[in-house]
Amino acid sequence: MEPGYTPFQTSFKGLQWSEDFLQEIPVYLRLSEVKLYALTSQVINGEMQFYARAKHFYQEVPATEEGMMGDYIELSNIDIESSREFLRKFVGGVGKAGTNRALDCGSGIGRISKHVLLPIFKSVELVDMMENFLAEVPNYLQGEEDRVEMYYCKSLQEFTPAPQRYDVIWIQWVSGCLTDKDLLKFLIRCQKGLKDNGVIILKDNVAREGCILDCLDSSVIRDLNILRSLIEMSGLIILQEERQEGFPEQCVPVWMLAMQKRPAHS
Ligand SMILES: C[S@@+](CC[C@H](N)C(=O)[O-])C[C@H]1O[C@@H](n2cnc3c(N)ncnc32)[C@H](O)[C@@H]1O
Repeated sequence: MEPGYTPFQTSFKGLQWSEDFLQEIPVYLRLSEVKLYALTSQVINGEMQFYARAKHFYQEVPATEEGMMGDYIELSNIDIESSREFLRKFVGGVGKAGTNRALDCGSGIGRISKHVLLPIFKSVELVDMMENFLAEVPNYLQGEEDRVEMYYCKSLQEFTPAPQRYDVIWIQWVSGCLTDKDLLKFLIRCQKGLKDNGVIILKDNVAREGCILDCLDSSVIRDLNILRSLIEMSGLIILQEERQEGFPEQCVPVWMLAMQKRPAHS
């Protein structure tokens, strides 16, 4: 671990939002007793450095399934199987998300698009900061590439989904690549990108307590309370949380969270 990078305990005193930023947070959340935890900005030694390091890390990652899964390629099938099952609960049918278009965030070469989204949605769109990963998508999708409507080569902290465009927005193994502030802002923008009954699904590693900085790929692992706080602050409501089963005990727990816009009257 490098100097200045220390895992920290949760606390309610880590509130560091600037006044400008607070303007963007819905009034009802500012007035209510939202618990805030020590922010990842406290372990990140400069946002620019945090993002620059991540880019540097991914430049060395091969544009393959192995590259997307790190050292855990053997977990890809079980990950996909659980994601499919989880997704099925929220799409198709009355009051559920439609099956027209999904957005794959931090898509890499399109592992989620290929195995989880394209079997359900008519089309997908992919967003990733690495051009070489996106360039590999048509080859990786093996005949399904015509159903990709758009590729966005953008960092999520700078990306705004078009309003009311997506039935499902999938965010897997990338939320930890954003600072708290940027993740919160991104969730707010994603919310606006949802169609009626649209759902956001976030799947990621979850710390047992607090927030841990991974210096290798320059990402943070948040605990569930921190994630829930950010989601609540974004104005989204959590429909369901589920822990990924079947991963080895020594792995960091992985959770799936399904979220939706708060109903207008509540
Ligand atoms: C561990 S891989 C996961 C890829 C894919 N979600 C999956 O599960 O197969 C993380 C991906 O997030 C992308 N990424 C990391 N930081 C990002 C950022 N700030 N904005 C957009 N993409 C980012 C990387 O380029 C990489 O493709």
